Amino acid sequence: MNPTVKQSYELARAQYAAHGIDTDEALERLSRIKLSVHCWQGDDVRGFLFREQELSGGISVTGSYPGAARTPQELRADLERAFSLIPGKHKVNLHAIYADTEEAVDLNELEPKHFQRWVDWAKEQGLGLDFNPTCFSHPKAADGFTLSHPDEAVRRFWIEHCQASRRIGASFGEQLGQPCVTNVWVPDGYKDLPADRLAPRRRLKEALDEVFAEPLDPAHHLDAVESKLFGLGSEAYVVGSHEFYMGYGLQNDKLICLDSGHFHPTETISNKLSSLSLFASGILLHVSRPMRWDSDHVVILDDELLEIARELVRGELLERTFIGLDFFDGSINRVAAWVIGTRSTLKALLRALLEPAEALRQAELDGDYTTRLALAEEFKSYPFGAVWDYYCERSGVPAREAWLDDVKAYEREVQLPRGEAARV
Ligand SMILES: C[C@H](O)[C@H](O)[C@@H](O)C(=O)CO
Ligand SMILES: [Mn+2]
Repeated sequence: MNPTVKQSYELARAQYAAHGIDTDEALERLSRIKLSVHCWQGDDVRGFLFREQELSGGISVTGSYPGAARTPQELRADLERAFSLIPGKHKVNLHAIYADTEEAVDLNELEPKHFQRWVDWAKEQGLGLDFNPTCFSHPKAADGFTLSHPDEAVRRFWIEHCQASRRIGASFGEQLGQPCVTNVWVPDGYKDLPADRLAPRRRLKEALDEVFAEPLDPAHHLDAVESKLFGLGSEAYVVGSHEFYMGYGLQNDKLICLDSGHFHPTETISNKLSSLSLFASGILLHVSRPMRWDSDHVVILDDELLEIARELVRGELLERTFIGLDFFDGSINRVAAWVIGTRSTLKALLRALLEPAEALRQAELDGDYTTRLALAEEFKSYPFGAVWDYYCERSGVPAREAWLDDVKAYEREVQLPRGEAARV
């Protein structure tokens, strides 16, 4: 280890210890947190099953930075490179369209075997896997409706796809010895004011009941449902709204997924965690960065990310919250995007673990808001960076921006020869 990094850490440790904060214990806790890193940042949400399909479902990737992964092998190589620059052992979040198979298979026919190469790779890398049915970018989702579609045949197709997805998720969990979270998100909604808000929601509820009918062992598999307020082309109405899934998730004991980009621009998910924790058995987060809309920018260490981390730490929610990332930026190097977003999320958690939570709580209980504000402000300049650098070096990954040289070399040698990222 670099002696300066070690010395800086020792100094930082003493400063935190003066407030009763044990930096070694904080790092121990941080090392146990697994982030679910989304595969779709690596190729602009294209997947491998239907590469000719336009991205649909009211989400959009902008940018044509060269070097996107074109095959499962390339995507796994890119993920490996990113994980070599991120401290800790994590999970990879797959979407159904990322099946690794030579078979021409439709979404409702997918089976665990179509993902076996992913499982073998995850095992070899010591990673977990999470899963998502892909209810978009498919001809049967062309009119913007899937599980709540008024046509029974179309609805049936999506129900079958989601049922197949749960079985695939369960096989991940079983083979990897850690639960796989399968998250259902459907884009269904109307661009303009609906005549009937109720009927699509009733259809979605009934469809979900069928999707979740098969009992699966929670040791291997957990279900999550993800809500949304609006999307491109569903500005007026989204069937699976927050209230819809709050109700559904609580009534049916599903993890409730909160995506930071899915609410009103000034509404934050950090402020929802404590309430939800009192009623839900578990929470899934899609940590994203909305800029004016659900733009899915790469996550950075901003105020909301810190506030999310604080709520998880102070509310003792880390044990029952699954933290997934959800951003996709095609305008920068995609491996760098993963590294930046994942490291930022870990930094936020570390900062939260290094705050004087007890002292702040006590000041609040005493009505001493002066101390609460003063302490909170002063801790912003405590040397958490020295603790982070030490953690990186101890974990065998570069401290600070040293990782960027590695990504630049990878870009030159591996990604740039792949060429442009234009959709075929
Ligand atoms: C690709 C993901 O499933 C998607 O981003 C979803 O989670 C979402 O957030 C849609 O806005
Ligand atoms: Mn999401």
